[in-house]
Amino acid sequence: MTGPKRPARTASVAPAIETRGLTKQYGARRVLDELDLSVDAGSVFGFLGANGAGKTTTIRILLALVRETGGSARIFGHAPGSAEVRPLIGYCPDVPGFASWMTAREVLEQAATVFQLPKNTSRRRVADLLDLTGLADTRAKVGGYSRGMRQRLGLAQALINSPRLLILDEPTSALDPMGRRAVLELITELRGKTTVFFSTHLLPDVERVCDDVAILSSGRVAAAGPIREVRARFGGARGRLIVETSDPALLRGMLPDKPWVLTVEDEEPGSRALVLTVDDLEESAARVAAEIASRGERLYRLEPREASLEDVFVDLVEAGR
Ligand SMILES: Nc1ncnc2c1ncn2[C@@H]1O[C@H](COP(=O)(O)OP(=O)(O)OP(=O)(O)O)[C@@H](O)[C@H]1O
Repeated sequence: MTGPKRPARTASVAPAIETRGLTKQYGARRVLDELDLSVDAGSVFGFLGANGAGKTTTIRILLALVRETGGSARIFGHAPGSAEVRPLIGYCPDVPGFASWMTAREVLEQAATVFQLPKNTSRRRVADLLDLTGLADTRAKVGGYSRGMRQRLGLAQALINSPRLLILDEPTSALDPMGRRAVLELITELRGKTTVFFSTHLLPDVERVCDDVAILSSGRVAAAGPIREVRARFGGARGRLIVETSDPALLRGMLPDKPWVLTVEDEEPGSRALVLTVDDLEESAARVAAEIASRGERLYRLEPREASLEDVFVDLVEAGR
């Protein structure tokens, strides 16, 4: 992973976010069930979970918009909503709302006023953030913005106070591929300086920029840690094999009989390569190669792919249901 290293965790550096036994109940329904979460200062942290898993509820507790029913949450060692914490946080919701008659510049200037930034700092930061989010040349009022433009402005607004902790609720969900790439690059640039904690359903984004993840399932942490560890621990030896031979039809015909092959699909419609899901990547690669050789076929490609974060996510979430 590129970018500056995050600071080593020592006893003197409080985690950016720490929850212990965090519980939220709506009536009889337990939405968060003794959630334990620790987010290292300076890291980029992906907060994952199916619809309704409790991600937004956790974020709302961290922002002191909702009170927990039990347990505790701390931000850099302080209680959410406390005077120590408020200046340290930037937040962007999934659908940021703005006064429709304002321009992007006015929105940012107003945000700078809320944080009582000195005039010079405010002027410089507003200009930098307009540039950074590609809104510098936009004269239009926010009311006429697309969802993607609103999301970029929301991100700029969340950065106005140079926060130590940036909390984002699905930051790339409304963006086109260029906007998405720009936001992911921005998040990468913040690594080491600002802790970025973001919820998302877009697992390729997480694999691209996050150091650590937590997968939430029914209000509990089903897995947490560095991405590679989570993948290795919960993905096991399972994975996919991409196989391309001189006679794909023959290969396709013989594979369903093999108990070590779980599924067979075309890599792409009309492609000569097949994708096999297997339980044991190494063992199955050897078996496929042997089968192909024994039939006198040519093997053009045999490519093992470890279980993706998406495989792990689907398994854990389905197991928790
Ligand atoms: N004010 C509320 N009253 C009752 N139930 C609520 C309230 N807010 C949230 N819930 C319930 O809590 C559960 C968790 O919701 P939450 O919005 O935290 O999930 P989420 O993981 O953010 O989901 P999504 O990915 O769909 O945004 C849901 O079942 C939701 O219906």
